[in-house]
Amino acid sequence: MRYQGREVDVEGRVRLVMESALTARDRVGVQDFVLLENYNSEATFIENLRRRFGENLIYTYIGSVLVSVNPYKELEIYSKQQMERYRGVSFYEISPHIYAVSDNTYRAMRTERKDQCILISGESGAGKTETSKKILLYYAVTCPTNDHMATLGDRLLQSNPVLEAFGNAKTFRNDNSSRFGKYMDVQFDFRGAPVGGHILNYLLEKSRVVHQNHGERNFHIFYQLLDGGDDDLLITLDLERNPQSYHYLVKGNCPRLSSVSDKNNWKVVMKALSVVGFSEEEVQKLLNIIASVLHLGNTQFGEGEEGETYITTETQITNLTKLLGVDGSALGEALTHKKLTANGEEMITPLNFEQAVSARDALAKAVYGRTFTWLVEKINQSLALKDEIFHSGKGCSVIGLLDIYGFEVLQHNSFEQFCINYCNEKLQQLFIELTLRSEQEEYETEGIAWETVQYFDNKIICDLIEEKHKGIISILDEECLRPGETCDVSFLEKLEDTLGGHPHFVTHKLANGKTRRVMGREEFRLLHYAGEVNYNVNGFLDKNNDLLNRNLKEVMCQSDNQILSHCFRREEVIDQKRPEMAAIQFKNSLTKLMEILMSKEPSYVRCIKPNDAKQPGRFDEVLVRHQVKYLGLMENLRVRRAGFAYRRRFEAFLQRYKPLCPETWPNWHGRLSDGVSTLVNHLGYKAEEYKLGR
Ligand SMILES: Nc1ncnc2c1ncn2[C@@H]1O[C@H](COP(=O)(O)OP(=O)(O)OP(=O)(O)O)[C@@H](O)[C@H]1O
Repeated sequence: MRYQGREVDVEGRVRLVMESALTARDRVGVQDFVLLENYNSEATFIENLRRRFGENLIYTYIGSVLVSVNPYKELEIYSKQQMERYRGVSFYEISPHIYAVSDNTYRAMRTERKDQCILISGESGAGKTETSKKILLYYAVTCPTNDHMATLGDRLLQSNPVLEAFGNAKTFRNDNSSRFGKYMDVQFDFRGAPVGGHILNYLLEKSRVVHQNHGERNFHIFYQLLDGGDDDLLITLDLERNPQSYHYLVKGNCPRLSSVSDKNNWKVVMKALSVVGFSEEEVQKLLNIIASVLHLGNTQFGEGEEGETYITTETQITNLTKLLGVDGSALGEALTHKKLTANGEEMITPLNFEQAVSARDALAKAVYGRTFTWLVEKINQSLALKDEIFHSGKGCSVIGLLDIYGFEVLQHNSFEQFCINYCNEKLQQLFIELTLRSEQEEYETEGIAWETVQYFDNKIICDLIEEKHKGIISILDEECLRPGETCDVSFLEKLEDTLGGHPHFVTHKLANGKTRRVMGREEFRLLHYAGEVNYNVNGFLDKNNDLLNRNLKEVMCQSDNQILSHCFRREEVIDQKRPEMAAIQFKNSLTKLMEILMSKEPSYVRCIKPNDAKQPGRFDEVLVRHQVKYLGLMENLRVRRAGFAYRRRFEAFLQRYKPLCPETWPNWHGRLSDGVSTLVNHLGYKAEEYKLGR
């Protein structure tokens, strides 16, 4: 049924005559944006969000898409009773909730036997991770289980504190910000019980290990270890309790969190590690690595008279030798020298002071980053589907959860924001393809003529970024590999040469007067589907290269710490093949992610952050407007309203609206579709306002 303002009216009348499960409070504003009369007005949209938020109604639909506003306080809407309330209930008959989406997705998986996925997006602090945890908990509580599955449910839930300790940090925007993207599959058996899981991780923000902005922190695990580890443990790791003693922890000048107890979380994480299946020995090895990162940060260099670099903090090398399980003198040498092969001959050249510092930082980042990947692999082993289920032939279905960074526009956008925003372009592309596809399919199965909806296709921007040879990533790779002098500025010039004139790309040099005034000389601007973003090219080449000197790799792959020898493979050194660069790796992992998501039926949760102060009850309209724009919500609503926005099965429609017509009340005994016809005719709808499907 198309929505003309008066359907709102009909809804109102129905609500008067029908006994409804909704309380008066639930009805503040509209609970589905498609019901907005003035659906093209952004102001009306935001006003509806604001009014509902004021009543703690944080959830609102756009059709089947759930919009969620972070309440920044505990609401009593997540109890077991609430879960029961949503179980098996028709999506639209009850107030919007994340449990409705969870339940609907689960039922679709069970009845249609098709894999599902829930895509959660939003900017940092908008509530994505909390949402995904609530979905997992809903399944853990409401799905059938047996003892083995209860263990699996525990592991699934406990993998969260582990990943958060190692992959989350306090940032300016969020005290518990995920610094990596995450896709998690939950596998269900033929009875609908969760039987396995698998996690894919994306682009950990490794630079945080060695540097944090003012007011931010390093990854939680460092502080948890120092605050929560007992005295004996700290002695074994040669650590002092005070975070201020470690260079890698004082950069952000923010050692303590007011909202979180590192000590308590340490206990939670240690328990979670054991639930997930890490042995004591593995935990010890893991902590050795965490401690060694801190010792690396305290490894300092001096400069000799002839410009040679030497290590001034020998005790750190002693500690590192023990904790990393490597040869100390080889490590000392590798931190201050570089090994090159020229004309088949090996040459050792000394590093200058800056080079030694960056070699040390590169090692810290590589050690931490690879250990994080190992951690995810290890969690995956523990969540892996048991063989007997896998081979039972009865087939599993999957619900995937994507909790990934939303569109990011900072004051200074760098390589990381470029990757994040590229990911969002890909997700938008997926959204377009899947929405269009499912619309088309639905119209076909219902035998209703299909009307194409016009909206912006962002493929042109995806191509601009990822096209072979001509795209930004290819140009960046070429610049990293090209012999001769290359630098970030030469990369920018290459971009200008190749992409000048592209409607979605501009630089200071290429811009007209007005744009030029708001662009730096070292920036390029992309006109993303959601808006314009300027990127500063500084650091693009280094971050894309992500190089670790070969002799450091050699030292690490001889480590007797099994985690490290797993992470640094001998083949990497022997083959001497250049590993893939960061951007292309990210591109390939996104391509795989898109394939995974394409094969599933998607549901969407769009999270919004109401204010920057992380406070309850505050609704900052400017901030919300920005997110409504970057999440593409108005576009979403427009598409939804352009087709037949209100779709119900005959039976459900009759059940709900039969009191409005004497012929259908109290019961209709004929064919269901005839009953619906009678009802809509009685209400005076015109033929073009609705269609009857099959
Ligand atoms: N439904 C909710 N109820 C209560 N508090 C919430 C809810 N959702 C989010 N919060 C609060 O907001 C904080 C930030 O949420 P969350 O970590 O989920 O954001 P995010 O979108 O995952 O951010 P990032 O991208 O930085 O990881 C949480 O730590 C919690 O305090």
